[in-house]
Amino acid sequence: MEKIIVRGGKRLYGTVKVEGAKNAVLPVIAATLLASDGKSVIRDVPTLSDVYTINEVLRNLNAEVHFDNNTVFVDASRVLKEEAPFEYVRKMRASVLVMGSLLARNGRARVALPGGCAIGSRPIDQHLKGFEAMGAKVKVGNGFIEAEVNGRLQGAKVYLDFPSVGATENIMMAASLAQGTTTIENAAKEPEIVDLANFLNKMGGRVKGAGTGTIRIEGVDVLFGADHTIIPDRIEAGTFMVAAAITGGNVLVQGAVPEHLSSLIAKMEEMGVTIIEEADGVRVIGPEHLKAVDIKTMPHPGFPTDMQSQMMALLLRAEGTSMITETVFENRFMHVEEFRRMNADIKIEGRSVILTGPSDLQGAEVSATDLRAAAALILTGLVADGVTRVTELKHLDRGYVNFHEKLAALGADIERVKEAEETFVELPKYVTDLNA
Ligand SMILES: CC(=O)N[C@H]1[C@@H](OP(=O)(O)OP(=O)(O)OC[C@H]2O[C@@H](n3ccc(=O)[nH]c3=O)[C@H](O)[C@@H]2O)O[C@H](CO)[C@@H](O)[C@@H]1O
Ligand SMILES: C=C(OP(=O)(O)O)C(=O)O
Repeated sequence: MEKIIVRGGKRLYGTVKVEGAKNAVLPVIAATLLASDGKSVIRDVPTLSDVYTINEVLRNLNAEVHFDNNTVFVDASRVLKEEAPFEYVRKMRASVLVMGSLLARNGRARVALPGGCAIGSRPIDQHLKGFEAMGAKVKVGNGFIEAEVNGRLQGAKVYLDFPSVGATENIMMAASLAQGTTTIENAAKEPEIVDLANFLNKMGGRVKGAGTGTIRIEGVDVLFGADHTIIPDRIEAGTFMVAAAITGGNVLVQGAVPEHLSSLIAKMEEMGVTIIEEADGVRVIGPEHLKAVDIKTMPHPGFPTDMQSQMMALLLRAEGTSMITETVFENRFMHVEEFRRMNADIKIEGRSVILTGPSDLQGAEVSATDLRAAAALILTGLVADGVTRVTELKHLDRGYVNFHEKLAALGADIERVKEAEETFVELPKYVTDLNA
């Protein structure tokens, strides 16, 4: 088993470069299945375990996939199979994103039921409602969802009960090869939705309104492989912004797009963090004293749930009482217990967490409960007294490329080791003092 070992107390300085967005690349790779003609070339692809998983899903469906030098090449022109088995869906829920493309291409798709995960039950009823509105018959049984359509999918009006990112993407993909026009009302507005729409349009699709609550997709008869560069990862960017702020450092997060990060920037500024938009990214300068603020996670452009745990780490250092309310996922507070192990003054009240800071954070052995929690615990380790060991790194590897190396390059005292190789020596407290 591997773990990350952090010794707290170093301010971070320098420049860190953001990778392509995990949550943009997964749907874009799923969309390459729509091209019955030509190859797709997807650039700025991060080397994340999720990317390897989606590539495997595509190969298993009979597409030809190569991943080299941050570029994915997909040839999906052969006849595709129709089943995404549980071994992939279990590893990564986003495997369900192939369903819309398969259904539109093959008239049939069979995908293992994703089930729950560490952050909540995560049903996919809104995806299925969209496919049914387009004329598919959906059946759930033996751990699989099967969708089938007689002939082609038909354009339809779909109102989402919640602006689900995955449902919006799956319906956009299915609708791109449907007969007629589909309108998605109460659609998700995340930047990753816009990136997918741009890719579909490069493939010959006709998608309008992405980034607003109403998306119109005019179906076409055939889609072609296309060349596309993935947008920068706003959540990775946000995580490094917090790393700079929490350590009182000064870091340029290169590639961060301010418009994608407006809610995070607003909240960090409210806390007293200096944020400067530069030509090639966002500079973050942490203050000596952070102010407490309240946060409520919401669909975009609200505060992203994927930054909730990292922001919790930052608020642990703020002076006063803060409240974080999670409205997107029903159970995304598993990391709270781990923060408590680091001496955080924090309690859960229903869908909110109340924190009183600044906590006198202490290094401890903690376990990552999901990918953002992994990052948040490491961020906390950067300012905790003594040594923090973070385990369950498989979560981290789903969403962050070389996380510890990037932090080390900014000056963090951090390493990743195999259990048996730990050589880290604890130093006395005065050596790790932030002001030393
Ligand atoms: C690969 C990817 O892009 N993952 C992101 C995507 O996940 P994902 O696409 O799974 O998130 P959704 O927006 O679909 O889910 C948001 C909420 O809606 C609920 N829901 C969703 C679909 C559905 O059919 N029925 C239903 O009830 C979910 O249980 C959850 O409570 O958006 C989330 C919300 O911004 C992010 O945290 C994830 O990082
Ligand atoms: C929850 C996340 O991802 P996924 O939807 O892939 O589980 C995330 O990126 O924080």
